[in-house]
Amino acid sequence: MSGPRPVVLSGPSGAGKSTLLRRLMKEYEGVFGFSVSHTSRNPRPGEENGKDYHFVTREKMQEGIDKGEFIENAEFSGNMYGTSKSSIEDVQAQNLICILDVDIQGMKNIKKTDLNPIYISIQPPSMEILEKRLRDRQTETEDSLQKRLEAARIDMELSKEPGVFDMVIINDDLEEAYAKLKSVLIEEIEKVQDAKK
Ligand SMILES: Nc1nc2c(ncn2[C@@H]2O[C@H](COP(=O)(O)OP(=O)(O)O)[C@@H](O)[C@H]2O)c(=O)[nH]1
Ligand SMILES: Nc1ncnc2c1ncn2[C@@H]1O[C@H](COP(=O)(O)OP(=O)(O)O)[C@@H](O)[C@H]1O
Repeated sequence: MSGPRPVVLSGPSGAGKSTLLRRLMKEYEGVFGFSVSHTSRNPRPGEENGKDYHFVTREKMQEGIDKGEFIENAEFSGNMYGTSKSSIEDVQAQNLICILDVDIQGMKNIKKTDLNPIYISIQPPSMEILEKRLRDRQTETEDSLQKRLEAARIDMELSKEPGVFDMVIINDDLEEAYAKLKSVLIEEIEKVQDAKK
């Protein structure tokens, strides 16, 4: 297989994946490419179609799944999410490190493929802090918040099992978490940078 190894970022909703990702992609412009997932959930204020997600109807997404266009898909908090083959291919065609932000089900299904990514779990310091961050983010209804917390409990347990992830990062202090994330990825980052010279 050619090109840099992809990276799978997983962890509870609200753990800080998007925050860390945004920072990484800004600091290393031209090194990473985000695999833009499809979802049936509604866009949040500020989210762009085609950049944060491909926002689609359930019907449209099911059509794509039936046609075999997805490498994985899952139901999360009452909505469909999935990674299309082309979302990964688009990034890999540019020789960039492909970053996937997926839930546990996605992570497990990707393990069955030949993608061979680096698996990183971003975890909150505690359930209490996670709940506070999710509430402060003001993106969820009470119902979707509760569903996310329920999924988070399962996610937090799984992340403790040895061998599931290459690295588990506790996102307590943002600077420290970001430094750890960079340290796991620096080898791949340098490979991409060297290839450009
Ligand atoms: N399996 C799978 N999960 C995804 C995909 N895209 C996003 N997710 C996960 O879906 C969950 C909810 O994402 P989102 O609605 O954006 O909420 P947020 O993570 O709280 O910002 C998160 O755990 C994401 O990692 C995907 O393509 N496949
Ligand atoms: N280390 C941190 N300390 C305090 N707040 C944080 C930290 N990391 C992220 N946040 C905040 O927590 C919320 C959830 O983070 P976000 O990146 O949206 O999580 P995810 O993408 O995993 O759902 C956001 O409002 C974000 O600004």
